[in-house]
Amino acid sequence: MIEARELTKRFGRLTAVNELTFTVRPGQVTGFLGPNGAGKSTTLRMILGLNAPTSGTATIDGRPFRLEGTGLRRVGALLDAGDVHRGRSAQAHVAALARSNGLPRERVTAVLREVGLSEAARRRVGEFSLGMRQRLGLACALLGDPPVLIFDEPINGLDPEGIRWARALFRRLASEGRTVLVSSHMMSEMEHTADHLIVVGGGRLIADEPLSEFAARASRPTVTVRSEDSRRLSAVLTAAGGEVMQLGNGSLTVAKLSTSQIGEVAFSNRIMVYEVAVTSGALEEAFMELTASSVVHRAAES
Ligand SMILES: Nc1ncnc2c1ncn2[C@@H]1O[C@H](COP(=O)(O)OP(=O)(O)OP(=O)(O)O)[C@@H](O)[C@H]1O
Repeated sequence: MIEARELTKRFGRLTAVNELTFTVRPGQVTGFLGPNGAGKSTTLRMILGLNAPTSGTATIDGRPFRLEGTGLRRVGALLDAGDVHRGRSAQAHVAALARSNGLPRERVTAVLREVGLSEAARRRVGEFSLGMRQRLGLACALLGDPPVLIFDEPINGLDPEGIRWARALFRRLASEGRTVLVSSHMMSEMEHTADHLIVVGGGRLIADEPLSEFAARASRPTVTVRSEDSRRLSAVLTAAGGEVMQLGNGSLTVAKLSTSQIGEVAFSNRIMVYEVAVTSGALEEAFMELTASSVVHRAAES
């Protein structure tokens, strides 16, 4: 379990992380979301003991973590995929890490296979694409078979097949009971991967809740209605409590009323309806709105 309590980091006059309190639980993928500069990397670095907090605490399984010694058996992390010796082969890079952490050589072959780099293992990392370097970073994170995994923007640079693969990997790691924290600045990367979301903006906590609840709250479903008389229908739906918008083609979009309520209102007013369709608002938009306006929403501790 990862815990941040009133975690704060200031760089001079800038408060990059502002009294963040959250818990990341095992057995699920937790998405750590926020726009560029929201303070995600700084938070992850404090959790990993790479940056000292200005105030507050960050712990893993109840104690502060240091990424030294046999640390890789406790926590695996992917921070900056570019942070490797470019002249070394992938295999030499992972083998050196295994040696310094007292991990068996077999793990090197196993993790390179796991991330799909077996064939490229002898190539120099300097020749790798960003996607391959991300895979290499993931291999290093998995090396110690740790119960806690922290990935900072791991999807960056992966092609569509790589993204599918990474999502499946995160889900599998969580299903094995591990704690999996994945940061991203895009909701679309998280909506098919995360079970739980921690959203930050301007260093502050904006949301901490299951993805399903965020989706239900954020993406207000609207109904599009095509009828014989959109003007009259608009009036009666508004009177019934709907939020109605006229579309150019004579259709209406209606929020706050269900399809059956709309059907009943139309029927009782003898307005012929030709088409009724539900569209759910895009999560990405809701996320952008939420972080742009920095509406503070703190869900109850679950
Ligand atoms: N070492 C540092 N010195 C000064 N300012 C820093 C330092 N590290 C981060 N910052 C600043 O702190 C803020 C938060 O940065 P951070 O990298 O944590 O955000 P992020 O959410 O990870 O964003 P991104 O998605 O762009 O990586 C930014 O304004 C950044 O410029």
